[in-house]
Amino acid sequence: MEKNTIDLLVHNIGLLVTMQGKQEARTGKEMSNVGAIEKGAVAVRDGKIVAVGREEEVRAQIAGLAIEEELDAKGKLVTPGLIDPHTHLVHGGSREHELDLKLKGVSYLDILAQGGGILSTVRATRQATEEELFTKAKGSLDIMLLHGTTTVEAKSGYGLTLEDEIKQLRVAKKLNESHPVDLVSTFMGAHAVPLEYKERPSGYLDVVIQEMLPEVKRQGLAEFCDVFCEHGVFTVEQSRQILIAAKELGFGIKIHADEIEPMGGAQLAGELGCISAEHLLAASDEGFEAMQRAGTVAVCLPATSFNLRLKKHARARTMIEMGIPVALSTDYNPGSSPTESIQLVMTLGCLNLGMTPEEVITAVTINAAHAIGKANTIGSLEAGKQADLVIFNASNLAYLPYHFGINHVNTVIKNGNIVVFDGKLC
Ligand SMILES: N=CN[C@@H](CCC(=O)O)C(=O)O
Ligand SMILES: [Zn+2]
Repeated sequence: MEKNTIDLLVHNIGLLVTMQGKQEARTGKEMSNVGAIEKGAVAVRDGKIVAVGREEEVRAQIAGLAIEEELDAKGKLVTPGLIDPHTHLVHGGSREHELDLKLKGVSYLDILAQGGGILSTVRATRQATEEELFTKAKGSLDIMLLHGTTTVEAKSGYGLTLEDEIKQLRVAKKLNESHPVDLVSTFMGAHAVPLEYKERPSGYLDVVIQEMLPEVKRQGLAEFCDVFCEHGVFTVEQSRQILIAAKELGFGIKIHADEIEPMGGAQLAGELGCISAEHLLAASDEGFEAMQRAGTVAVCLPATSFNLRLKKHARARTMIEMGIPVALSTDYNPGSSPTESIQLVMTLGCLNLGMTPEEVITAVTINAAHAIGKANTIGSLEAGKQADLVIFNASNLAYLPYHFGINHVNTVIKNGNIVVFDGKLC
């Protein structure tokens, strides 16, 4: 029986960015339509939104119902909870020792080819216990939540043995069960070829396809499968084999495509119907056309190109104009993007990718939700969706990317619960 109370009413919202509207991933000019309402309110019951709109309309809709708790937003900006659709959250160690190499001009792929980079994190992750990985990843999730992120996609890919991949995925599962932030897991056994298979990469491909994928599926540890399709890592043909096998097992599929070298990864994403393609700095127009036809979401990672000191950025403007839905993400990982801050990414989305503040908020809410197949429950503030919202110490959207490098979050509500208040975890 439906309760005749409201658990929480967030009122006196100066600017309420709802992202209400089209349910499909937003493209082109639709990325600028953020469904903004002045003087808004949101009513919540049982973790879900029951009414959202202008305060007087919301109060009229819930008239006669007892309100358990009222939260005064004090005229601030409110948005849907931010969604980070591409992270390598669970890993051991850190890689600050690579900074010196980077400053000397050694490239990301050269560091990897010398057994460093991803492979250095593989060593640290293999050595770490499940508890150690949990504690470290929980610390990062706390930072993400403090920065307004309420849902995170998390990839494996630093184990590269069945046992160590499962260890990472189990940590993500436990975090999902115990932490306010929701996690969506992706299996990425094809993140690098481990050193023990250096002379025989095809042997590792067999392990990924024949052993890892079926076992991860059997244990129900991941929704998606991802592959690093890159020069010196996995070829287009190897990526195709892995993603087809994953698709046949019922995984959703994703691809790290055309990050550094133009490989044809974006074309493959379109050909196979990937839900998302990531990075895309070197993707061709043909690749974009294939993605557009397939409705693949482009997940751009501007903190990565910034941190790798790349001269080039993903061509977000071209993609938006071509009708590809664009999402943004931190790519949080210990090598190419050691930051948990989606707000920094929002700034880089504006300054380096040329996106407007409206396009940027679309990219970290509803389009990010589409990139992880969750747009029916999160990504916008609409009746029936999860009550995930953020109150910012700001009065308008542009202020967030403009005043950069600091945290603007005042309050975070996750599933209807206040989990960050006055900038602190509750
Ligand atoms: N490029 C491949 N994978 C990650 C980086 C992983 C790492 O360097 O540890 C990325 O998406 O940037
Ligand atoms: Zn990545």
